[in-house]
Amino acid sequence: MVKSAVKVVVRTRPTASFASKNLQIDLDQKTIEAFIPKDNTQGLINNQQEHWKFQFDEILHNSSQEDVYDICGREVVHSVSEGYNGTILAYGQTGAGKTYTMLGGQQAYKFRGVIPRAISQLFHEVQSKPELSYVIRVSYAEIYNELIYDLISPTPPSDQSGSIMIQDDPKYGITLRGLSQSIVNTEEEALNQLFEGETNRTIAAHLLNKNSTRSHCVYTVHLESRSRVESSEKVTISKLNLVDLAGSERTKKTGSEGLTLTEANYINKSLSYLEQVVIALSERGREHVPYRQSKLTYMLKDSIGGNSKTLMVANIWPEPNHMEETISTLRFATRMMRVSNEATINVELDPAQLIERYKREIRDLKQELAMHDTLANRGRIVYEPYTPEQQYQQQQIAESFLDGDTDEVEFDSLRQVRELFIQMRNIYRRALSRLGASDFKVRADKEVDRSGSSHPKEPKNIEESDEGLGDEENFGGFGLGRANPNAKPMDTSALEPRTHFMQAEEEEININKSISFEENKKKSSGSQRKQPIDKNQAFMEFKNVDGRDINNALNQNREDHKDRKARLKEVGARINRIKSEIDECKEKVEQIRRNKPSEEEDVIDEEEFEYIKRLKDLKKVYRTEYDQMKNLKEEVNMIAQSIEFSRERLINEFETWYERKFGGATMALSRENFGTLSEMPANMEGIEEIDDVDPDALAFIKAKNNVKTLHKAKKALGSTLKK
Ligand SMILES: Nc1ncnc2c1ncn2[C@@H]1O[C@H](COP(=O)(O)OP(=O)(O)OP(=O)(O)O)[C@@H](O)[C@H]1O
Repeated sequence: MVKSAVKVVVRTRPTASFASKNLQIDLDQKTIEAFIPKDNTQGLINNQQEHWKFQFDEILHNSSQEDVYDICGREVVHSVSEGYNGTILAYGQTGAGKTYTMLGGQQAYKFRGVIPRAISQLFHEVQSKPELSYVIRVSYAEIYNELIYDLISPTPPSDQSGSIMIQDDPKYGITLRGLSQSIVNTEEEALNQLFEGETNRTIAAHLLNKNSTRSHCVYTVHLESRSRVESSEKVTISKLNLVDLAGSERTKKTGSEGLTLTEANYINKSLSYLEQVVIALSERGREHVPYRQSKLTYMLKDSIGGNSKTLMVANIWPEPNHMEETISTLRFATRMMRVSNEATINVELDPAQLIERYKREIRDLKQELAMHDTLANRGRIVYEPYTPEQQYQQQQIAESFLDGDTDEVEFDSLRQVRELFIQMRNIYRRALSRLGASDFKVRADKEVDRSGSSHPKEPKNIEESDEGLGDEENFGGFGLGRANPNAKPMDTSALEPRTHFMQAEEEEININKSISFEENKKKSSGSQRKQPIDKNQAFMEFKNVDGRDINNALNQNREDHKDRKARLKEVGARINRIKSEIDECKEKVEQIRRNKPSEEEDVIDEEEFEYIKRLKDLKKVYRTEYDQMKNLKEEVNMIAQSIEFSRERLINEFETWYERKFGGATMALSRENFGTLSEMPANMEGIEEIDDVDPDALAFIKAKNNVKTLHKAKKALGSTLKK
């Protein structure tokens, strides 16, 4: 934050009849002494002040426009390009040279004033910083008879209601709601706006100035800059207010009457409110500053006593008959020097850019992680839930570790640790079941108790209990044990819907069976195998027990696939609707353009503008929906692949399981359980991509075209300055 007083520079209007008896200017000391002899007609006791001495930051006497700019403009404008707010305002009596100072004389290019020079400097500064990207906007407001008008709006001020509102935004400071801001890309474009506004200013002739400006005018350049090299979500926002105030006047002197008199009253009133604000700010300890008393003071709230680097040019007309006004101006200027401002560089974070940055960071970090994994030979780390394929891998790692084939397991994430533990538990449960059905039964009963179920578990058939199979003899093969008297063939009711624990029990019993079978197979080569059951029936059993995890994953994937496809269809329908609307809008714009007379083909009217705006909005929505559709399509494809993989694995594991359980039985497995993946919704494929059109350019073209039209009327003024 930079704390600084408002800088005040006094400029004298050149005159042949300089009030040398009344004014002494010391350019080195930067002082002005003023003398007004006592008015003897006021009687002998007369306290009238006769002598004043003022000191200023700078005095410009008979100075060229260039010198004026170097002293008054250069530093403030530079600060604006650095991100501070800046204000240059011209104050003084009517005819003292405020407009000449700010806009300049029209005789030649070298007489141009502070505003065109400031525009030129700003664009040069901006161009000298290629590391920054800038957005520059200009606005031009006029306060006339306590109403605010937009001088660069396509609607002329005479047709405006003057209802532009001033807002005091805690973040952005004083802003004007309803005032247009035009993007300008070049110095010439900014000048076009300035000259266009000039043609709209309220000017009237009176005795002291045949071109007296009857309003306060504020031309503002708004700057937004982002770094091209560092984070672009940081936006520096600054503005340069260039203010040409209306002149204070004594109506008798100016011979004002009628409308000019009304104007003069408004002008004098607002200038006196400005004085009150300046007095309040220059007095220590004054808490209330009456900014809101007038449009002018409210509008200048940031500039006077706020967040801005401010310079005031006090214009005086140093002729004997203007001494009263001169002293009044110099007193006001002295008070202004006591006003202290606190300027800060205004940096904001652009939320849209911030999200983009986070997205980029996440993508980069993922890439970084993938690289680290590759370097550490850890394979690719994924962040999505484990696929059946990955679960199977972890199962193999767990088995290898438990078998002692591996002593160390490398982990790449907590997720992997968790999955490995799950696999260990599964293996443990299978191992438990090896201890025999009675041991397992105790454990299963415990589980049932824990679940709160009161139904004790009864073996459903002989195969659910090891007892039913008889004790194996040490050397005996399958079927050589003593048969349980209650033994009976396998009951297929095991395939009916079961509770979770019943399923768990069956799973382990079945595992047990297959393990027993494996062991028997080892013990007795060429031993008998179980009679194969119908393969489809066996597959049903496998899906519910040994292959349950894969099957669950498969089912889950199918659900997801169905869900995404439904969503894809909805998005597709929405996109097609938007596309039709876009086509309609395009057609409307074409139609309007076709019906335009050729001399107006560059001009965009209200209706066309509305359609163009609608088109722009629709394209935005289209783009979002299209992106969503692309993502969904990718998801659908990924899930489809996962389904394929789970399906393959389920079949392969089942084949192994079946082979292990029933030997080389070659009954065909019906594939009717496996659904096929339907194609993408048909209406998705006909959607075409729409070219991006820069929407800002449209509003900009409109503003430029309006300038073109208006410039025809003011060619004379413009041509002099452009030469
Ligand atoms: N420094 C100067 N050099 C040459 N001419 C000047 C200078 N200052 C003012 N003038 C001339 O004096 C006349 C009045 O100046 P100007 O219109 O700038 O006054 P003003 O303060 O803006 O008056 P008002 O408040 O009535 O609009 C103009 O013709 C202008 O060209």
